[in-house]
Amino acid sequence: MPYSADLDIRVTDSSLRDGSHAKRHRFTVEHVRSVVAALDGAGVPVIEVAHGDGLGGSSFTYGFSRTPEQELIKAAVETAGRAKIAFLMLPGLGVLDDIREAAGNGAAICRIATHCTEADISVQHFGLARDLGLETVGFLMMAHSRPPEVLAKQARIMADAGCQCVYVVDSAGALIMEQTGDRIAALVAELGSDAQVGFHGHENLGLGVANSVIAVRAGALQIDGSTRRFGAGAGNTPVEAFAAVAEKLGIRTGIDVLKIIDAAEDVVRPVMDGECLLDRLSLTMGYAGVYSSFLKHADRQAARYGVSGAEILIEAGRRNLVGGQEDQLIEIAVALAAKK
Ligand SMILES: C[C@H](O)CC(=O)C(=O)O
Ligand SMILES: [Mn+2]
Repeated sequence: MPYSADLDIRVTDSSLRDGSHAKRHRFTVEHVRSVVAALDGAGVPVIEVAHGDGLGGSSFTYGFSRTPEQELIKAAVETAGRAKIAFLMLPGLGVLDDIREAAGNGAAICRIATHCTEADISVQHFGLARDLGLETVGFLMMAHSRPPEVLAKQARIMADAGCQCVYVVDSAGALIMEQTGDRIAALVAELGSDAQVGFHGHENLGLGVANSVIAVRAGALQIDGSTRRFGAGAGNTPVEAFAAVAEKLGIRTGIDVLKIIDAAEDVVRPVMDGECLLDRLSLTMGYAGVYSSFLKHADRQAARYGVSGAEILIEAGRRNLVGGQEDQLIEIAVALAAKK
């Protein structure tokens, strides 16, 4: 079933949220204005803006924001013409008042993320978001770590709480195509017409576009990406490449391919500190199944304790660490240093 009369699927650009990890949360209002104007002009229908770890993420553990995220959301809403502005929140990091404030600042879509076995902590947040008239999206993070049937049950909890689209979130960029397709298909079968299904990919094994195409073929109606791959780890599915591939496959995204290619090069790249690379550490994350936003944290601890960042990440994968356990990267680094 197509997304709407004129779109087959809806793309959300996460550069101004997932890219916050790569930028160490140093976005300014000017960055947001320039990126939103360019993406909006290229026809991107949804643009996500927040700290990389969502509302309330600015903290010692996750990294402090240069600019309060509500100011960034306000600037995005003021700048956008057609695009809707979305925000992310992780229950416990962000609180209900953060959702109220973002809604008051004009954001239209509330995206609530939990670890993929913890959907029950999102129930009151979906309820509030719907009461405020926000569109709702749920994120089941680290979705490679659980089989399709487990994810489907968790998706049901979110949908029953008022979530209108549940995403399979490949936080580690570890899913291989069939694994993506099976997970999306399981959610589509479980949710039927109760909620849509979406896919959020990372490029740590270089499969963001391929996984997204498979997701669409399995029934996903919403796809995330980041222009110029501006996201955690090796970055997200590049929106410009996905839009081009989708057009060639006859999948209507509403995005002007030539305009988004220009936006990637001329507007988004200058905002980035560097390219999001498929290098030793990000590939290790995809291979070992590690949360992409651990990249900068692992890199920092490796330098601080003079140990191998890749070894930190391999151990993080062995321990099945989830978001919020960033402090264990320090413990791993200390242990590796002691062994040396
Ligand atoms: C809070 C995370 O960065 C959400 C996300 O983008 C992912 O899990 O991937
Ligand atoms: Mn992500």
